Amino acid sequence: MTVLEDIVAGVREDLAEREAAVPLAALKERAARMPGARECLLHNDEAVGVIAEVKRSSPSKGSLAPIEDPAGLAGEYEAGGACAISVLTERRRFNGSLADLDAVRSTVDLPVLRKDFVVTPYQVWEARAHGADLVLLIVAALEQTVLTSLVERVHSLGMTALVETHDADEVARALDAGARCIGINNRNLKTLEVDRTTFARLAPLIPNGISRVAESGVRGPHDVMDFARSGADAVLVGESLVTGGNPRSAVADLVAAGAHPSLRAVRQ
Ligand SMILES: O=C(O)c1ccccc1NCC(=O)[C@H](O)[C@H](O)COP(=O)(O)O
Repeated sequence: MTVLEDIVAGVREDLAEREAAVPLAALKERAARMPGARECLLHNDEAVGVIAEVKRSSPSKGSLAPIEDPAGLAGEYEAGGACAISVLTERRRFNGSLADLDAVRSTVDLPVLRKDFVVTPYQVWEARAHGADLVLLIVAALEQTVLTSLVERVHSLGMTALVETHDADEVARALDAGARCIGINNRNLKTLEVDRTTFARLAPLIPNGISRVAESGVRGPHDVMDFARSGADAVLVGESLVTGGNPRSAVADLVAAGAHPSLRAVRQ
């Protein structure tokens, strides 16, 4: 079993418990009471956006940071100029929860991404019911018909699907599924190795008009500039922000790199 398959098996077990406790009808009622999802246009001619992640632990690194106050951390990210907040809600390997999503949603005014291993429509309704504006869908974890129907479900609820890929075939599948926003994960979810050249190799396969997000392995401003030169509209950053000591200034440094004047010629 690969790491990804193992994570998804655990997610399905946890999901069965939540489905028993909270029927879909109740989730739909909660979603109907939520303010509508914020529009999330990641493309900006002027600058590369920084999606800052609330990430306590990971399969590749184990425990990263205790993050006792996820809302406070998200507030620091917002003050630093992040364009969106990513909240890992998976429990077993990332130590996240829907309560983290609630806390962040009630604090920041930015779009919020539910970052999890979404394999059923129930989880998409959960994301909306807990205030998410974006939902991660990982191509490698989904059959094509399921991927397509989940992308449609996310968009029909007014949210944006961030469809994650790691090779050329997955980019083609994301496009076929109707993705408007495609993530290229530099981390191989089978081996957990990070290869920062992945983004530059795959980004040209994504047509203009569809947002390109470079995921994983951003260590600092130089990586943001490298991904920007390869066509990134946004970068998704977790580990270096939660382990660095000053999340607000770390985000601000990445945002400044993404807005560097030397990148304008590349972006327009
Ligand atoms: O981070 C992991 O080890 C991991 C392992 C298996 C599946 C997903 C994983 N991470 C999710 C992510 O995509 C990252 O949290 C995100 O891209 C930020 O990456 P980083 O800045 O390298 O923490």
